[in-house]
Amino acid sequence: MDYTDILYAEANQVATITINRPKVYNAFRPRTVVELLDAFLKAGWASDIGAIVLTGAGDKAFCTGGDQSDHSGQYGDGSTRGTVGMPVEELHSVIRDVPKPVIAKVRGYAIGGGNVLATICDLTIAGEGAIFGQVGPKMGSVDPGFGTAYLARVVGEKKAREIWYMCRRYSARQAMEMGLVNAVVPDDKLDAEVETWCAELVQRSPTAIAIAKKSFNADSDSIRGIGGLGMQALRLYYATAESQEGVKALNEKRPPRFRDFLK
Ligand SMILES: CC(C)(COP(=O)(O)OP(=O)(O)OC[C@H]1O[C@@H](n2cnc3c(N)ncnc32)[C@H](O)[C@@H]1OP(=O)(O)O)[C@@H](O)C(=O)NCCC(=O)NCCSC(=O)c1cc(O)c2ccccc2c1O
Repeated sequence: MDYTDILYAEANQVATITINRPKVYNAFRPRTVVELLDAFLKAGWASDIGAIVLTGAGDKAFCTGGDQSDHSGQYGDGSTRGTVGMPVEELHSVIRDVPKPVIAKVRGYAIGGGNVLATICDLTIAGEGAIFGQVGPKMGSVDPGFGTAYLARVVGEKKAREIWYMCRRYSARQAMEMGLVNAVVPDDKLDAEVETWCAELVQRSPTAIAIAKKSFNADSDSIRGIGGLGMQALRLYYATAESQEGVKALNEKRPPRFRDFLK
């Protein structure tokens, strides 16, 4: 498959997948998700690859979630599979299912669905300028399944609820304190730090790592079912005036008036 929205590179037994849409802070549209799926499957099943790095192009963002300029009631023009117009739930599953450790290398914003992607990766290494957070209830969205229930496994129930209900932003250091991040380094040392982690990972027994990963996943795999159910609900929510007010307000750069749409 030819890639337009992502970059794919292999070096030293490490595959690096870069979301390459810096003008929209690496937000994903349906095509981006399809390309990411293809790249994860390629890297995940290549026997000479021992670790996968997911990152974003430029220094502003890792990923800011769904592309809100391509979202009115559902994502895209309806031509891509996926409950809400793009196969995000498949992407979440593939990051978990590939038998390789996946590292999120976070520079800048990891917001909305971008924070969800970083959360789902096995490990997260952040530059000290990175900013994490969820924005769904501020802009008419929510990420049922791994974005909520699995986040609670990672940071605890109280913190996960705070993150989702309050829609605040958290520094890389705060994210590390709550267990969302494994290591924080100066931004200009981030690439080298991730390379060091990968160089260690590729020395480990690939089969032992694959079994460990599957074992960690098995304990939280019921969340996949919650996500599937939740995506069906999200599809219905996206069709409401209340949800669409959030997207409209974001694009018009004004505060949303959600309560105008309560029945
Ligand atoms: C990330 C920000 C807080 C940064 O704010 P800042 O003020 O620093 O920068 P700007 O706001 O001026 O942004 C610069 C530039 O980038 C564009 N941009 C940024 N993010 C997006 C985006 N997500 N979509 C489209 N465009 C984006 C922005 O418009 C600017 O362009 P200009 O041309 O005006 O220069 C702030 O940008 C921000 O809050 N961004 C929006 C974040 C957001 O709402 N994300 C979507 C949340 S919903 C979601 O992610 C999601 C997750 C899932 O898991 C899903 C699963 C299944 C289906 C759907 C899902 C889903 O939608």
